Amino acid sequence: MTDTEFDLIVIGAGAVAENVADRAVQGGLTAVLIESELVGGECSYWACMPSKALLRSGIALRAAQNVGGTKEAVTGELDVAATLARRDSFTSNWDDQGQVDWVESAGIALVRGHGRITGVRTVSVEHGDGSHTQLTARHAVVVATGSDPVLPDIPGIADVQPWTPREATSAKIIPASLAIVGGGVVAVEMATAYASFGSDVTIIARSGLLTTQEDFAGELVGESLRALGVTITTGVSPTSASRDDAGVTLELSDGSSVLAAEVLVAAGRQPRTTDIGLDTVGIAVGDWLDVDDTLLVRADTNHKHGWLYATGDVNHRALLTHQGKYQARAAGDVIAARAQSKAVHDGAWGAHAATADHAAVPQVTFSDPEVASVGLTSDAARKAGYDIRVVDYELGSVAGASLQADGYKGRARMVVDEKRKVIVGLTFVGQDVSEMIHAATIAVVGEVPIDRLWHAVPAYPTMNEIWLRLLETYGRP
Ligand SMILES: Cc1cc2nc3c(=O)[nH]c(=O)nc-3n(C[C@H](O)[C@H](O)[C@H](O)COP(=O)(O)OP(=O)(O)OC[C@H]3O[C@@H](n4cnc5c(N)ncnc54)[C@H](O)[C@@H]3O)c2cc1C
Ligand SMILES: NC(=O)c1ccc[n+]([C@@H]2O[C@H](COP(=O)([O-])OP(=O)(O)OC[C@H]3O[C@@H](n4cnc5c(N)ncnc54)[C@H](O)[C@@H]3O)[C@@H](O)[C@H]2O)c1
Repeated sequence: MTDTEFDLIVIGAGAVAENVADRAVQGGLTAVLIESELVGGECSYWACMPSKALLRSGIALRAAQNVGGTKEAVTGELDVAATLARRDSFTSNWDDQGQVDWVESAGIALVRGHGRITGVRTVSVEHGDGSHTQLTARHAVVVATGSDPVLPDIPGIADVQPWTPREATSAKIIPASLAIVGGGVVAVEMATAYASFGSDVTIIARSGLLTTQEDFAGELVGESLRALGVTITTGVSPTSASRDDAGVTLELSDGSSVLAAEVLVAAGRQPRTTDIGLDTVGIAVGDWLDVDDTLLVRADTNHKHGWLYATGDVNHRALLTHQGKYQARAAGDVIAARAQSKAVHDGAWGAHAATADHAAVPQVTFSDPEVASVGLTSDAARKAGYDIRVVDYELGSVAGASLQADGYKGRARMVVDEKRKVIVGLTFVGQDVSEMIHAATIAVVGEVPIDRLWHAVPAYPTMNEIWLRLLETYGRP
């Protein structure tokens, strides 16, 4: 690479960074990505894709076992080696050449190494051999460095070399037993996958499972994890960790202990902002980067013309690939618009504003049953001051669901803002609900009035008839 001056410099080349650069280039700018590990980032190699590949085979097998006529034909066990091989194909065996080729084809430059801001619109890249490349941005720098796992303050935990989500998603050998610290999305998904592989799994969740979702999500997922053989301990925390030949022992706050071959820590994330030179521009090191709706870093108040943006996990708005990529589209476009003095549409729901981050984030937990939600839970809506009505319905009572699986078990909750008569939140729990959430996202983003939703007729007999049942339960206004 000979150029050292670009319109846009993006630090990081994860899924989110790639999208920012792509939009800016499509908008007529030049852009460079800086990457210290694999182009494609966490999602491609150690998060979304490998974790979903690990889960899919077991979920498909159990789905087949839940249909009369098919279950008689499916009599074998899960092929763990084939499942791991399929996972490896999704990560291209942790080789990023395919993504590098895409970056090149999109007209984006790539510099490998560790990027650090050195001043306003300047970035230094440290290469593996200790040499440096100095880059200058004519218009903007985007921090898209993602997040790292948190290691909780448990005496001895670092010494036992616990698994992080990276080891859990890239493992080549399935441990006979696995203790999981945490009760969030990673804990639940990895417990589902490893229990399917025959590992003896124990979850240690101090405050329960999936506590940021509606209560019934954690309850239904917990029930089915127990049926898969998972032990779930709630209300207790590990007080110490040690390893010997037998494996890792976690002492728990209730005086009991858990012995497992490996321990996975799934206790949330922290921002990758400790070593990216933020101090050189007067911004606190090690914090999440708070941004406005055009993804401009708010702490960068020293400079009249904003140049520093943050997208994806590092801004802590929603730690999800699709939401980070949504921010990336807004950021790439607004950077191009500002650079070319074109109109900026940064009002609510404008093309350059990531408004959905506040009110309409969809998320799927790929457990078995799945949890798919969008917008606010009933608790969050009440806390936000909405006057709400909550409508629940058993998904298993819908004809389409009873055809999907014998004895289908699931639930839906619709949260209606009574003032505006629009849905502000929807949660589905059940087999295959992940493919149903987008209709709810459209209803929430579009603020579709309840009386108009009556005219959106779900096909019979599909699981989407849950919409009709929820509306009937709510009553026609
Ligand atoms: C186990 C697991 C499963 C998940 N599953 C899902 C899922 O199913 N769906 C979903 O939507 N989300 C999922 N997530 C969340 C998702 O992985 C993240 O939200 C997403 O990866 C964030 O993307 P990002 O581009 O912001 O960061 P990252 O993907 O972390 O990319 C940041 C990139 O920046 C690079 N970098 C960092 N610092 C520097 C530096 N100083 N110089 C150069 N390069 C640097 C890193 O090497 C990395 O490649 C999952 C997370 C985990 C842990
Ligand atoms: N399917 C998906 O979309 C998907 C899948 C996996 C991860 N993710 C994303 O990745 C992020 C990280 O996932 P995660 O599961 O690590 O975090 P999380 O925030 O979902 O859950 C963290 C869990 O760890 C527990 N915990 C925190 N500190 C602890 C401590 N000191 N001791 C014991 N327990 C502790 C919390 O109570 C909570 O149960 C999530 O925010 C999620 O958005 C998404």
